[in-house]
Amino acid sequence: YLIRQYGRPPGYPPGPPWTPVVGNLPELRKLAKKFGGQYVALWKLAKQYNTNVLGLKMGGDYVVTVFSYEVVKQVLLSEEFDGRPDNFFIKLRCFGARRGVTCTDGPLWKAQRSFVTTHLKELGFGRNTMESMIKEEVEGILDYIRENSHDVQIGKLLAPSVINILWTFTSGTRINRDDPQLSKILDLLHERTRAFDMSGGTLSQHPWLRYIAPEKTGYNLIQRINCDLKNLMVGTIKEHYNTWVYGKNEDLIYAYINEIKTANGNKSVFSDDQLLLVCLDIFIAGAQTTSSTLDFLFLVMILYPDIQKKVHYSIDNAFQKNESISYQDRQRVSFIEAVILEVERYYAVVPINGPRRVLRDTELEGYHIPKDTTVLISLHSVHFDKDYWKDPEVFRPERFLDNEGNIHNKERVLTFGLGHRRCLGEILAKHAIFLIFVEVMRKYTISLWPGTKQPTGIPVPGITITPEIYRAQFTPR
Ligand code: HEM
Repeated sequence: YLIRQYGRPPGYPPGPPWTPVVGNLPELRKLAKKFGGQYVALWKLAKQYNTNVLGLKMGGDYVVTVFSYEVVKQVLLSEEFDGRPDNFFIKLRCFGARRGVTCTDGPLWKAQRSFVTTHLKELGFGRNTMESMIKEEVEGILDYIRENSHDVQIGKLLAPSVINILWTFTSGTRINRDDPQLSKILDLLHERTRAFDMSGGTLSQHPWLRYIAPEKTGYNLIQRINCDLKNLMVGTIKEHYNTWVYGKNEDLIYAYINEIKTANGNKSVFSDDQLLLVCLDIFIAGAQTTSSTLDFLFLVMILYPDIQKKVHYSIDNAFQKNESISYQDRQRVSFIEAVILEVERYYAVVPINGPRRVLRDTELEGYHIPKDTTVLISLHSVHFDKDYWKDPEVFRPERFLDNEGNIHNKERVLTFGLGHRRCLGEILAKHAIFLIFVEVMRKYTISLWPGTKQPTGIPVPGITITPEIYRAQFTPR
């Protein structure tokens, strides 16, 4: 028993020794606190052990983290790393069993993922409604700036619009900015991001702790989030059932009901429980990531006024005053694309990609990785690799522009992952980020609200990183 508790499996990647029962968890938590996030702590440990594949034990689970571009790419592109961990935290998030897209693997995951991807494609390219849906939200953002005397807390400005883009895609309806339900959901999602790390927090390793410390372990928080989001979604799904007729598929819920009805009671991977989790996945995976990226974009406009000037110049040069702008126009403003890429590199909102489960015993860089090991993939370390980027700690959009001013060098920006589990909302997120940023910058100069504290630019850690709260002044141009 002791050998199993203390010993490393033969050929397991290097890393610090661990203690029985808790593994490396206490040490990692201490380091995360000291260095400002688990993703920084893991990279510090990797440097200490001079490795790109770090072997740890968290509670009773083997957890391996990969760091260099080459190993990260190998993991993202290899089918044996396509699994998702099957632990208490994941089950809790999915109301008792693994469901939906983000937390499943195998044939169930393939079917759910392919359904959402197809629906997104139809929305974006078939009926071309994606842009008009986003443009409606852009108008809402511009109205909000006008009405709030230009003193704006960016998080409050953007998050409702992002939620509404996702909600319109899912349910065909919007939630009003002033609806208390919306601010409740936003608060919960925000709290969730900060409360957990990618390995699932303490709960995954020691589920029994929920009986002793339900608040501290985040158990109560997850239950609250689940309950609120479930209430919102179950009500909407019910309304869709009431108005559904065969073939109606103008939003994701109607299209999913079609799949359920087509199965006609036969055993199928499409069910009401799955639908609920697919909707939840879209919210959880899409809301905070997209709004934080936008939030960081506006923050860098405040931190680097010279870059803001170039952004304005680029927009004014490319577009007439009232010209309608579409996502296809991004080629005309390559400096803006470069700024967005640099924000995605510098502030990788998902610093550690969603955790993976190894589907069979395998090898990585000559190390043995046992079946069912959890693999964490550090995107932050790829984005800050000194050998490749030379000056990664400098915020410099020009690194993505060649001598002719065209975009280059973007292969190593892995913000949306790679391979079979690559982000399925990437196109939607990119449309929203580009259109919202360009339309706001076209009309306003942004600066810090006078008298408020200068932001440091240091991200607040969590499952996704977020900017510190700051207040901005929008001056019409
Ligand atoms: C800037 C915004 C976004 C970023 C940075 C981002 C990042 C990521 C990353 C890195 C992954 C890969 C996880 C893995 O490989 O295990 C992922 C997966 C995923 N994303 Fe996004 N995402 C964004 C926006 C969105 C949006 C808007 C949606 C919803 C439409 C979405 C839905 C998903 C889903 C459902 C998955 C799971 C895919 C799977 O497990 O097969 N994401 N995202």
